[in-house]
Amino acid sequence: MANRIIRIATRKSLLALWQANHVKDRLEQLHPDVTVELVPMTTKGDVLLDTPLSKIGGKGLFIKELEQAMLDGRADIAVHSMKDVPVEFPEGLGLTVICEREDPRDAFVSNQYPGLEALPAGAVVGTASLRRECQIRARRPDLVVKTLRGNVQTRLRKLDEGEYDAIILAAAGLKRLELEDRITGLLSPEESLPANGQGAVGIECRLDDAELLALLAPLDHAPTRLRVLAERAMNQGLQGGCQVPIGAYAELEDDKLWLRGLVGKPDGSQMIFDEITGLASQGEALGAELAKRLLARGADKILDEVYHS
Ligand SMILES: NCc1[nH]cc(CCC(=O)O)c1CC(=O)O
Repeated sequence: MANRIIRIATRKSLLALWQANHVKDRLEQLHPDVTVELVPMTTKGDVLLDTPLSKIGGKGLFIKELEQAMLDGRADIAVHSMKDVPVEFPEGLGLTVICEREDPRDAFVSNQYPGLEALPAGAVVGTASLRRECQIRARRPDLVVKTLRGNVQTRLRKLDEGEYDAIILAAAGLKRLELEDRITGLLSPEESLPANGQGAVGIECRLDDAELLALLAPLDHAPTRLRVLAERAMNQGLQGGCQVPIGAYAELEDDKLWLRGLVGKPDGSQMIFDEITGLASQGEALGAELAKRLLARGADKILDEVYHS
């Protein structure tokens, strides 16, 4: 496989570039004969950064252009935050590798307050995610939740400028960008159930390139894969994109998988939670079953309202 070049299609945000460079470094370490190049691109999601995600709609806003580049042969792989990857792929493409998960939790970031409980009534909390909004408002209906968009740096700047008293971000993004010292506190899964795939990075590529698949394979992390596939199966069972208030989080203990799921109204007035445990090898079936249970308990009505409002 000498002299093979692998081109990584990537968004230009610092986080996307960090993730692409991380995969580049690991591939070059594993395969000294292989050259890895980045192909930075702008996606529709990047252009529409100021519109609330829930209003833009459409899945895969941040990855369609990257997929087109792979289909056109301008790039070989794309590195994604698993959280942002839709459940279905264009013909010929697939996600063959899921790398080891970073911290999956949500982080509370504030320059004044040590935690959610310490915020006074009326304090303004920034988040871009209906999932986070729902869980914050269920716990603290007296807070004001305000939309916060932009890349990680932009969100922190808006906090620092005083637009918000606190913001909620994925801990993984902050850690990867060496902004861990900005984390005031980590929210446990009980306080804020993470989004499916949060903290994990996946690699998408053309499925017909066997040589490439073999080069990528060592980057796959089996425990992360089992967890994330179970979480994604639950999301798929709910037909959920990243713009609906759905949490899905799996943990492993030996050969057992524990999956927790949550569907809520954005205003926090209703939250449906359920959990399931079973063999890790059956993770996707567990995810589908948990989705069914949530739907039967009223998630169907909630999702219908969210999609048609
Ligand atoms: N939706 C944007 C997004 N996609 C992935 C991450 C963080 C890194 C990760 O979850 O792997 C973020 C930022 C955030 O939610 O704060």
